[in-house]
Amino acid sequence: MNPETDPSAPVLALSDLVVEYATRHGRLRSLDEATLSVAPGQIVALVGESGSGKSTLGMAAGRLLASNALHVGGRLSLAGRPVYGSGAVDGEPLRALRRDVLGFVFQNPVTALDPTMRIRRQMELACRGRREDRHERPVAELLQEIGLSDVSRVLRSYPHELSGGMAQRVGIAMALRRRPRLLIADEPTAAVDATLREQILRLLVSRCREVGCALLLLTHDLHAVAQHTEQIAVMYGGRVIEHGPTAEVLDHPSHPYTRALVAALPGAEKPGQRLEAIRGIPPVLHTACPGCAFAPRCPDALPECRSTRPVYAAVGGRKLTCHLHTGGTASRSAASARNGADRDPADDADRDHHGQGRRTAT
Ligand SMILES: Nc1ncnc2c1ncn2[C@@H]1O[C@H](COP(=O)(O)OP(=O)(O)OP(=O)(O)O)[C@@H](O)[C@H]1O
Repeated sequence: MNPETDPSAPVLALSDLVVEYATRHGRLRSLDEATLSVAPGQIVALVGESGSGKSTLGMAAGRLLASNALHVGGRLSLAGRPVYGSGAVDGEPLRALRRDVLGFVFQNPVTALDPTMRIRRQMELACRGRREDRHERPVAELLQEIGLSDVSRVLRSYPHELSGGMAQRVGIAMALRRRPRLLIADEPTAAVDATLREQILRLLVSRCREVGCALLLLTHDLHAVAQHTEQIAVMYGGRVIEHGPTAEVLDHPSHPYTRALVAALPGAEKPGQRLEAIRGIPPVLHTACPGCAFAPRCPDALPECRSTRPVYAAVGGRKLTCHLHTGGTASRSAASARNGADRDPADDADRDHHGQGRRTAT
């Protein structure tokens, strides 16, 4: 284990992180002051429409973004060590931090594995460089644990000889073999047969719990989130707009975007009621959004929502960026009346810390 990581620090902490991509059509802002914290061992879902910035946030955790990505502002730290922002680690210390703290499970398990190498060799290499290597258990045992029966055949196989479900189980075993402190799983069941999704997800969550690894699950699947995660963070327009305990947030969503997501969920409709689609299209940002990125689609938008950026504030046991909940008295009481959300005293502390409407210099 990297001696300089702090075991009590959040495994992942982002504060006002801004990331842009340089494209032929100019800059595209993918993270627009994203703030999020994942505690050791926590199972957290990161949800949001396509393009909201989930994968960018996940890859930023290891400073593994595409070469056209630019860090414009804000901080990110992994197990207490800065990855973006002042004093950020680089070179070998960064590689050691990734090796010791981070694991990834990707959407397409077969392409995530090396097509030219048998599974046994890939699993053995997955632990190379770890000081604890000699304490590692045999790879066959790890495969049995993840529910693979014909272990010797799997170990002899090349990735293309495995089914999607088998390859994803191997991917999970490989990622957890290093005993990372944070596993980032980006749509881990999207390429797997629908009948296996639940099994794979249950396996992923239970293995993380067994080894004490935090999980950041990037997904569109709110049903899976409801069943398997403790916390949910909702992204919109490159920001985390609501973050709190999963059951509370899904049962009583506060941010109008979270409400719309939950209302659009198949099964959320009452008999005879039409499923609600979220009207409008998600934003594509080229620079900092001047107000709330959801304002053009928000049924409850206030005049200030388009012009003033809502701060990330603690409200009633969760974090929110929404003027309806953290803005003026009138708007707050309207929101409270609708949702029963009371303002948390920590709100004031948080607002003092962030400053009303503060913007990251670009
Ligand atoms: N390398 C890149 N170059 C240019 N733009 C990019 C690049 N990677 C991502 N983007 C853009 O950044 C925005 C956020 O993308 P990102 O993949 O992080 O979103 P996402 O929420 O993970 O989406 P999805 O759910 O579809 O995977 C999108 O507009 C996307 O097109």
